[in-house]
Amino acid sequence: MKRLLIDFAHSLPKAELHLHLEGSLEPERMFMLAQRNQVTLPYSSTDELKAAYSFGNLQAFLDLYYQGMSVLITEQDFYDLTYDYLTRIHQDNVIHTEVFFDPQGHLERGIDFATQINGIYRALEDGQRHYGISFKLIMSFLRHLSEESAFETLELALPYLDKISGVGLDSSEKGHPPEKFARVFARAKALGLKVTVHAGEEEPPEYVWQALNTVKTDRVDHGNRSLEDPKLIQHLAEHRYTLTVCPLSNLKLCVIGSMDEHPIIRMLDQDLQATLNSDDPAYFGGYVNDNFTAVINALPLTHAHILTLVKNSFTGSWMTDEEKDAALQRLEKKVDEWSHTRFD
Ligand code: HPA
Ligand SMILES: [Zn+2]
Repeated sequence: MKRLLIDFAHSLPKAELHLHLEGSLEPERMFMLAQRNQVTLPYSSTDELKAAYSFGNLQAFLDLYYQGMSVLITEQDFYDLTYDYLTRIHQDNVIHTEVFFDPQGHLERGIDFATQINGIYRALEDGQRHYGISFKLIMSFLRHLSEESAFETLELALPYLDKISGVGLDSSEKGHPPEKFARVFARAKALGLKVTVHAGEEEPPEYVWQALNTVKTDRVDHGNRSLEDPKLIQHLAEHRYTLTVCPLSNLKLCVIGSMDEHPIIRMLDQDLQATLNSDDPAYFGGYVNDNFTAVINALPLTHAHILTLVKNSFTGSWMTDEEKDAALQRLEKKVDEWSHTRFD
């Protein structure tokens, strides 16, 4: 029965709304780029690198994540990184993706904004042409850096606003509440950009409230700890905020102790618009379909839950209403193909 539900989930056309491109840098590609660019990594093999992927918390992961991205130097590197990801998610039947990149993580290593975005965007366009995967690009600010640095990065992005759909906020949550960047996000909104903020991954509901009320975010990335505050749950449900939830990430970063503790069913049953995403798949052990497999195996997820998660991935996306309707129709068509299957 679980096998059928997993096959069903895998087969559905879906969107991914929470993916850090730098977190899709697979060990094999990392070593290949290190060699191409004469960058020395502190590991002698991909096996040794993979063995280091054991994280007690978000910061432990971020330390390796920033180290890993040091191999990205040229426009072609950013292209290869992005195109690898698109090739991989095509297998998972992802038909639309909204991806983050972290410009400050590259700027501070002397890599131009143009080098980054030109490589990424060219790959996204090629992915759309070759795989039919539509996309939005989200520029994320590193919250452990200053407000001033975020403003400078936004300035650098001005010539590229036709390529950027929104801005995000990631990196170390602790001690860096959303309100620290309220003015930057207000300026981004005035420029017509959408906003999505990582909040409530490790830090308390207050961070989610700030993301909603002070930053006026359009979506909440993670949001797990919202469940500690009944008023917040009600507010999120009432205003139909999308939460981009990442189960394998939650497990790897010890946000949950084991997958059977994952709150995804509680979120759906409390009417939260949750979606499933991979966050940093090269580091957390899987892409979007692997996240479906993990929750289906560990929890009593139903056919209806799975369908809701996938529908939410389209309704919570930043596609136009027409694009959403077209995607939902494709979904319905695939669901119809399963109409003679008994899942119980
Ligand atoms: O899961 C994450 N949380 C915060 N910052 C990040 N940057 C990449 N991945 C993450
Ligand atoms: Zn994330």
